[in-house]
Amino acid sequence: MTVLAQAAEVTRRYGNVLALDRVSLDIRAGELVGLLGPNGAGKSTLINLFVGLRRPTSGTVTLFGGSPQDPAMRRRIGVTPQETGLPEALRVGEVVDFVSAHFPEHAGKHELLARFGLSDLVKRQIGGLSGGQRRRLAVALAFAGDPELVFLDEPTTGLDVEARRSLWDGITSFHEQGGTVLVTSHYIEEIEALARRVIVVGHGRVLADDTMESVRDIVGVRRVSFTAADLRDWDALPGVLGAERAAGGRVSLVTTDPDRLVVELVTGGTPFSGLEVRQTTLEEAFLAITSKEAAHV
Ligand SMILES: Nc1ncnc2c1ncn2[C@@H]1O[C@H](COP(=O)(O)OP(=O)(O)OP(=O)(O)O)[C@@H](O)[C@H]1O
Repeated sequence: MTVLAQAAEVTRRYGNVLALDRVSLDIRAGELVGLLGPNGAGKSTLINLFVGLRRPTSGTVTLFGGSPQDPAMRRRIGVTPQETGLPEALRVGEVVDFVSAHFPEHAGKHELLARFGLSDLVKRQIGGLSGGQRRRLAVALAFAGDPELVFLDEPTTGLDVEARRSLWDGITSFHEQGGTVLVTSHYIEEIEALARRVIVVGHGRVLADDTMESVRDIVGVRRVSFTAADLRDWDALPGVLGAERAAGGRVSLVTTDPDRLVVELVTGGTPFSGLEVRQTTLEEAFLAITSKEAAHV
């Protein structure tokens, strides 16, 4: 399949902040890719590199095989950044015309507005839109230039459930007609509703790049913590993916099978106290997995 956008060993620093750390990934024609990660993971930085707003500190980024700084390549993409400032005095229809005028091909204005549930607002001034309506318009504008590839940075922020669904429908219909999308989110539910391929980022690194099903399995892990003076062979316990030992003998094991793990702890006769089982955050789950080799218990 044709690669539309590619990051190869990309590092991006802001002063001494390492926002991206040797990230490599391809976005292929026809994919709807979810980029999932917590605040500060590097999602927006990656989008900014792909759309040519920033350059990598090292490594290479290509767009349609060329440079993301090349206007000829940028005309083939659409973008909704995390925040947009639209002119308050312009009407919705005028903003769509204005943005469309920058591109050789246009999506039909009325079809575009209908796709994002904005048809009734075509004559409304931006200043008179609600926050959710503004956000939907900002997302619709990414599609105004009939793009091949669209980057959406947290498109549903601030939307209620119904508006979110209608936005997902708009994105999905573009994808079903052959369009390619990279969409970021903090929420696995959002990515799950949209994407089959999920890239999980944390601390500037790609922690997983897999199908939604595989990522879901990993997210099902639990953290089992307890205090034990002596625990050997922790990695032979059921489903253990990673482990940490804190001061005071507190042990935390990340496992896919907390029930069996606890049973084995008890039947194995290791003295322990202060047992706690809880859900992990997505980032914790992936960091535990990636740091398994480095774990010392
Ligand atoms: N212009 C900048 N100057 C300095 N540091 C920056 C700048 N832009 C981003 N960073 C830092 O780079 C890291 C990655 O930020 P980025 O915005 O890419 O993350 P993100 O995953 O998009 O986060 P969020 O979900 O909060 O939008 C963070 O530590 C952030 O503070």
